[in-house]
Amino acid sequence: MFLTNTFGPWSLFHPRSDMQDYMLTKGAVFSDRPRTLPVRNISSSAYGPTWRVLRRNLASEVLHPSRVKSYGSGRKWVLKILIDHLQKDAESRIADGVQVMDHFKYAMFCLLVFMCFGEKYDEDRIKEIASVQRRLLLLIGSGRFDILGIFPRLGRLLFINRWKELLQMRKDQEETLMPLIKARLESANSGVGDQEIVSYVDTLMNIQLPEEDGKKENDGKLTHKEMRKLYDEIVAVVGPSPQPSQKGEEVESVINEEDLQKMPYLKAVVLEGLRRHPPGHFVLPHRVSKEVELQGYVIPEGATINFLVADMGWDPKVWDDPMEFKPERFLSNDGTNGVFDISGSKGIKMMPFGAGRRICPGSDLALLHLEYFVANLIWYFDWTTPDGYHVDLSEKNEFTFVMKKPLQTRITPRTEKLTT
Ligand code: HEM
Repeated sequence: MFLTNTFGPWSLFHPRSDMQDYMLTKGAVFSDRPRTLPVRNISSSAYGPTWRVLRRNLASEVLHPSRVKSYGSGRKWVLKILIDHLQKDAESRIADGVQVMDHFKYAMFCLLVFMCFGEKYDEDRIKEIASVQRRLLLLIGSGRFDILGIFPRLGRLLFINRWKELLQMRKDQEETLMPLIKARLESANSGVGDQEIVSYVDTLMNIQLPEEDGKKENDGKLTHKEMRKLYDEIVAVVGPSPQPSQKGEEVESVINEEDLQKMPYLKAVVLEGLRRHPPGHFVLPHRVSKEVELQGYVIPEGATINFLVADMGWDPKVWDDPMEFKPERFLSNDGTNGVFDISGSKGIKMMPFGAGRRICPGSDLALLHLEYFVANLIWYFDWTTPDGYHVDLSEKNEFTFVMKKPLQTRITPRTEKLTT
């Protein structure tokens, strides 16, 4: 859970009860069998021409499999930072264990920044970007500004302080990001700087936006046994863990993308994590583009539909022991990774990335990063809990769903194999 939730930038922002109220006021329905909804007939109100162009650009340029591969140097850079941070923290907190969430968040953020701007910035710069983005997302997610969207003109007058706060945040964001965008564009024009990859900013240079914006339109724990199995699979593919790096020495050997393809159990663990603890309990709200009848319900045109992503993955009619963490359910009888279709094109048993034409365009990238970091971190470190500490997997909604009580873990370089 702490891993899947670190890797997903999206989720729906309302807890379930708010969402139900919201849907009732909009005249939409909750289906008790949501997986049968005809997702392809449903479009979202936010799907305007600008968004369509940007989404196409994102999917075909930045998130295209060939491009995703080219970010390998960024992944390795981030893995080194992560291992270094974990190692340093672990050395100073041998008894209590390390709170790993912040390290994961920081590492994933470095990677996204690298993909966006094409540069490996220092820690101060990355933290500055993270702080401005996080503040914006948390405040928007809190619903404080919803009223400004519902009554745009009146809302700005009646809630002038909120409006000013929103404008100030936008300004802070621009002041932080614009210099980076300009620097990247200048270095591209002059041919200096790190041009080894094509970043998101690079791909925006040639985009023509349409003039009009889119206004019209086991209680779920990964146990030591499973970690052991995962570790054994990793060792069978890439050999024993590398020697722990000395202070200040760079991590050299890493498990690479090709090795991951030979690790079916790893893939099963990642899928099971996404099923049991999807980072988003809903996809983004979708709007019905024309009236449709579904299992006796008429869903009117314009109704807002929300898909119960988490509940689909926990449906006892579809999954055996749904609340148990059992990666084996994704393996075929011969132990290989069966062809589980996460895109839902052949039938939807779970949809952590959504489904249909608004499916998450970052799903391949997200799966690759999950596999890459899980495999490397299990290979490098032995993970145990500090004495007297119990992992609590209850969740809270914080833009994505995260652990209510952040994971505290004792991590030691693998000088010897895991004990059972
Ligand atoms: C574990 C990681 C991730 C999860 C579980 C996840 C899940 C989702 C979900 C559920 C949606 C809404 C789909 C819908 O409305 O039907 C979505 C949309 C989106 N995701 Fe992801 N995502 C993840 C990672 C990423 C990454 C790494 C990127 C990009 C780098 C990304 C980019 C997007 C974009 C741009 C959309 C909006 C698509 C649209 O509305 O057309 N996601 N994601």
